[in-house]
Amino acid sequence: MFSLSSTVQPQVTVPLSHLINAFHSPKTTSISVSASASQNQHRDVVPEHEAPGNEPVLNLRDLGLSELKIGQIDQLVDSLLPGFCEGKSVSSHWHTSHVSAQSFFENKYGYLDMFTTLRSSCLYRQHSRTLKSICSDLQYWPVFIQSRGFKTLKSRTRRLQSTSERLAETQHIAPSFVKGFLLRDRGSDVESLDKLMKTKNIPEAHQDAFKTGFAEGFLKAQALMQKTNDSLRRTRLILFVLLLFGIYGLLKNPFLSVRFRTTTGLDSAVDPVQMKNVTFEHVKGVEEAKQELQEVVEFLKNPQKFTVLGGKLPKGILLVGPPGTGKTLLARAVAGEADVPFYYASGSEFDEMFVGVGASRIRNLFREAKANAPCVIFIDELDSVGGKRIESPMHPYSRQTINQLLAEMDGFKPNEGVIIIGATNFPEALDNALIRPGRFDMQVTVPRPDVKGRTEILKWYLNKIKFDQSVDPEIIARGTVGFSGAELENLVNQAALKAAVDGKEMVTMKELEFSKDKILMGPERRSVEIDNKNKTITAYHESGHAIIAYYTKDAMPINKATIMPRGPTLGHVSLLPENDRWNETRAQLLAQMDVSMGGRVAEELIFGTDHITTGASSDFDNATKIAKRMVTKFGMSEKLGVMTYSDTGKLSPETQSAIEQEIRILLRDSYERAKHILKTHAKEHKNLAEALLTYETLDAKEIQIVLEGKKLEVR
Ligand SMILES: Nc1ncnc2c1ncn2[C@@H]1O[C@H](COP(=O)(O)OP(=O)(O)OP(=O)(O)O)[C@@H](O)[C@H]1O
Ligand SMILES: [Zn+2]
Repeated sequence: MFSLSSTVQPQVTVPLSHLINAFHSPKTTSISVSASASQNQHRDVVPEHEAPGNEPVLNLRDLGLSELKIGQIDQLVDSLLPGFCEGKSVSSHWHTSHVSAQSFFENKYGYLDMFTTLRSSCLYRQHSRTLKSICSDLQYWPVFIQSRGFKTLKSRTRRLQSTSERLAETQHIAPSFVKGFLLRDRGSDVESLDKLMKTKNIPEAHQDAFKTGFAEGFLKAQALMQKTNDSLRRTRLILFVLLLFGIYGLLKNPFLSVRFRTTTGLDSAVDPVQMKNVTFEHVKGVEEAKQELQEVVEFLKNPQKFTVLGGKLPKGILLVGPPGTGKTLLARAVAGEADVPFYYASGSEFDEMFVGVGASRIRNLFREAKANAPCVIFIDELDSVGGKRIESPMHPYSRQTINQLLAEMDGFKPNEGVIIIGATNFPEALDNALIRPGRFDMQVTVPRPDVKGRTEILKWYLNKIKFDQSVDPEIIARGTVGFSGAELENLVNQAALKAAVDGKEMVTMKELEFSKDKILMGPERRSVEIDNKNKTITAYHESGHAIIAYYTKDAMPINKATIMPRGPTLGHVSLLPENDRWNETRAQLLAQMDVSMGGRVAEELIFGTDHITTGASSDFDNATKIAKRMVTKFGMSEKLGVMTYSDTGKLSPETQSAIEQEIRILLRDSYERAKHILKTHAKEHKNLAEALLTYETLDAKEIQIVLEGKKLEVR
């Protein structure tokens, strides 16, 4: 029995015209193909095969047909000519023939199941026909010349050439295996399927059925190929579009665009922003800064007025202050007041990895600005571009950038109408050359707002939301020492959000206090389950602080006491200075220490020495810090005198122990004072603790009511 091993890969060869012809034969009798007819005759039509001899043949692979599998050819022929090959004997010459392990159809179309489909449309029985017998038949059938062939991608190039050209070319330059290939192709032109069938005595009825079957197969294959080509074309189109998008995306990428911009010099890096809407009205609590900048506004409004008298205005103004204090806002307000263009640039924008990029951006920025004078150039984070010119691997080209900035600032006349405003949080970090006269020679400090400034800022932002008339911005301002404008804005915003979450129509003091505490101490931890014992200890601890604060003359007034856990704390008492304190007296410092001691003293007095808790550690930190500074910095210790001791580690052991002793005495005395007050006011202490356990939070007024022995209104 013939078998094809996977290691043998001969080629299926069949005269070209065998196949071509099939398409051109009239399908006159295709309908008449019937199982019974073919069954009766199939034995007769099986020819006895001869060796191929010199008959020209066409490689089926070239036709795109060589990958038809054995089974498929079997099935094909079987379906077209039922019983055609049944019982046919196996010729030995197939073992050395050009039969391929792959069928010619599958080679071309990569489609294995076409013949299964074909077969399913014909209700013929199946039987085990071998490829060998079919191919033998095909190989020796006579064919005639047919100019139109079935096209495969592989043969496309060759089709472009005429047959004669191909022949000549083949004879001269083609390698021998190609030559053989093409010659066989050409040779196949002289055969005809009809002739072959005639010589092999294939019954007429079978011939037509056979031809029709082939024709149908080829047509289906052709359609499939068309489909494949279409989808190939579509895929190519999609890939092309994706490629275009990819290229566009890469060009948009800052990494590449930076290089692009440097090489082309197209980088303008800045867009002027007209800042009419921001004026000095919008900047609160920085009156001095506004006054200083007022003259700059006048200059921008009317540069000529200043040149007449020969006066020179600074080219550069440096706004110095902590983050969020409104430096950017002030610079915008300057441009807005003068109604001139405002160019914003952040120092970090000039800080580039590539040589010359920062410098070229500065050049472009100034070129644009000069063309649009009068105007304001604002460089935020000036320290990141104008820091000291140190060699740093992090900023390899910073030198060039600063030099460019210096050159640009020198490059225009003082009265050209361009004002450069720089902002920094670290003026010390700036390169000295930047702050000499002629560059950023005017410094304006923008400090954190004082209590008046904070009140103004709070009012300004409160006016943008709905708030209850009972809200007193000053109380919030007093409790927000050290808050910047941006933080106060955030406080008001958080209060508004809280009111919205709670379904309130207006923001009240409660929400403002809430958001202040949240910013200062972290969010409330309502979910934390605290047992009664701990709650009681906390209530006595906090009321201990409150009692000391209430009964100590120089302590700050109480604002609030609470046993609501927040952030890392279990409760707290907040004290409010009447005003921002510029200085603190000895008595005030001692009072602060006493208030700190109040918590632990309360624990000791109420629960006993064995039940004191760890909750007082931060109170002691605070008290110790004050005592230490009194001794080493403020000259408030009689024993150590009016001397400062900055690095205590370098001091003699005697001095060190003297300092420690003094600190210890201060703390001990403070503890005793607190103990005395709590013992004296034990009743008030108890009342306040109980009120806290009932109400959780008490404000200043409520604390006063409780301490005066009155009853609190039920809330
Ligand atoms: N004095 C102020 N008056 C009104 N609003 C202020 C004030 N200070 C800050 N803000 C608010 O805070 C926002 C941030 O302030 P701004 O950006 O001007 O601060 P900055 O000092 O430039 O900060 P940074 O140093 O971080 O750049 C402002 O847009 C404004 O809404
Ligand atoms: Zn405490």
